[in-house]
Amino acid sequence: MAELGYEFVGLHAITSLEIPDLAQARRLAELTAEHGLAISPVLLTKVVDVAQITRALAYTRINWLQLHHQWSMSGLVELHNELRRHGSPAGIILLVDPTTALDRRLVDELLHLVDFVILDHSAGGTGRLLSSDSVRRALEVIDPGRVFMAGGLDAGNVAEIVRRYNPYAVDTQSGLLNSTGKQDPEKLAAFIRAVRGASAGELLPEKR
Ligand SMILES: O=C(O)c1ccccc1N[C@@H]1O[C@H](COP(=O)(O)O)[C@@H](O)[C@H]1O
Repeated sequence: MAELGYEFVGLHAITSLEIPDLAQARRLAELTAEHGLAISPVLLTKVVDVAQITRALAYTRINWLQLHHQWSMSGLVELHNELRRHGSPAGIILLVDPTTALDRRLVDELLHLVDFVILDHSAGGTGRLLSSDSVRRALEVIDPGRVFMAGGLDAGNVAEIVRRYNPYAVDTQSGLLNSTGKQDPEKLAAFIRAVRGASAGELLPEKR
């Protein structure tokens, strides 16, 4: 994935951040560091226990966290403070379901506590596109430069999404899998080609 040009790889720890369950994520993070790969592992979880999250980041030495849960502001403040107290350098990518009520003040508060938001369905891994109305409404109050777009992206639709919304990053899972549920090398390569093509303005000249 690093060779193809992927900049992040999500390591799923969706329902558990217990240390024994994280051995593989830790090993993968070690391998990317040992080989000096230009790809950042991201620990992806729905777990909301701040102490467990802090321990999991320290154990795996992963520096990116994807919180695929709708956190309360007080929960985020607690997490932010706890990570600081432990000297954790972890960046946070927080789920925002664009169908929920959003206003600029709430978003500004969020963006003081996290690095990016990921626009996706709350469930995650659905393979379904978000409605364009809900995305447009969300981007009226969220700077696209702080947004990962997700939800049903694949090589066939991602260029249009990049052109239309100009997000910081795009994220996909289902769109890279073959019929047996494994990552398909051709789909991986095609997705990157489509993203790079759209980013360079080769497919469609105007952004937004
Ligand atoms: O894939 C899952 O099972 C999953 C479960 C819970 C939260 C997130 C999950 N996956 C993440 O969802 C986005 C979008 O996925 P898709 O392209 O729509 O399949 C992506 O970050 C997945 O890693």
